[in-house]
Amino acid sequence: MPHRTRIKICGLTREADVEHAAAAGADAVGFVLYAASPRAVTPQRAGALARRLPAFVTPVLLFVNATAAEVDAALQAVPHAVLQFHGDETPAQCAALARGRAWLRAARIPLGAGAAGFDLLEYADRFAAAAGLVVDAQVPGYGGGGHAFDWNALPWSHPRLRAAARVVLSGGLTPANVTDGVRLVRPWGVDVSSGVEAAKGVKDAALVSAFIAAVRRADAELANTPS
Ligand SMILES: O=C(O)c1ccccc1NCC(=O)[C@H](O)[C@H](O)COP(=O)(O)O
Repeated sequence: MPHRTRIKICGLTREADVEHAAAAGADAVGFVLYAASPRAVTPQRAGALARRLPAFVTPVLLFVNATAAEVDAALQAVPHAVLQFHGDETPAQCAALARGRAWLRAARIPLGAGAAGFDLLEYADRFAAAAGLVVDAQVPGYGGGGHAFDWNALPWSHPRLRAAARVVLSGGLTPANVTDGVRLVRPWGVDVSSGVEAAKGVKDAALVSAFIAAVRRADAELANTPS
């Protein structure tokens, strides 16, 4: 069966953006529960936004070094969410905070040629309990910086990575580059924030639609290409 790349639109703060992302075909939308982010929402806002989602579109709650009380408060507001840990959490901390729920782990890849030798295989082994590995750029403020890392520096087709992790390509994706990213990496999913924004936390409906269409074009192309 041809692969259908999952699409997550991250950093939403407005009801209209949630509704448009879902209508345009996003599989998941992300809410940033990190007070230092320009896209931060409170648990109550995350709950109100998540209630605009139709069934089968997944809300993702994104945390940076949150406490158990903070994660629990967000989960009370959005009980059916998947969690995304984007800070310095260890595998044990992620598992403890998630308490049986599915969670994604961000791997923050240094910018610059060669990705500073980041060992993604070792990272994927270490976070083998994650439901997916959001492979993102290392930027100040932990994420959402709109910068792409050196895609060519990482061993995407290595059997150990394929076996250990569901890769979610992230960091600086746009409607213009995501087709190339999907072609090269063949990720399980893609995750975008800055590249579909009019301003931080304000999504541009046309860019969101263009991004989703570009991913689907890549999927259609790969369906006709031997792997
Ligand atoms: O969006 C933020 O402000 C943010 C803050 C702290 C940690 C993560 C954050 N966002 C994560 C994402 O939106 C995505 O998972 C990813 O970083 C892609 O961002 P972008 O490069 O802007 O597309």
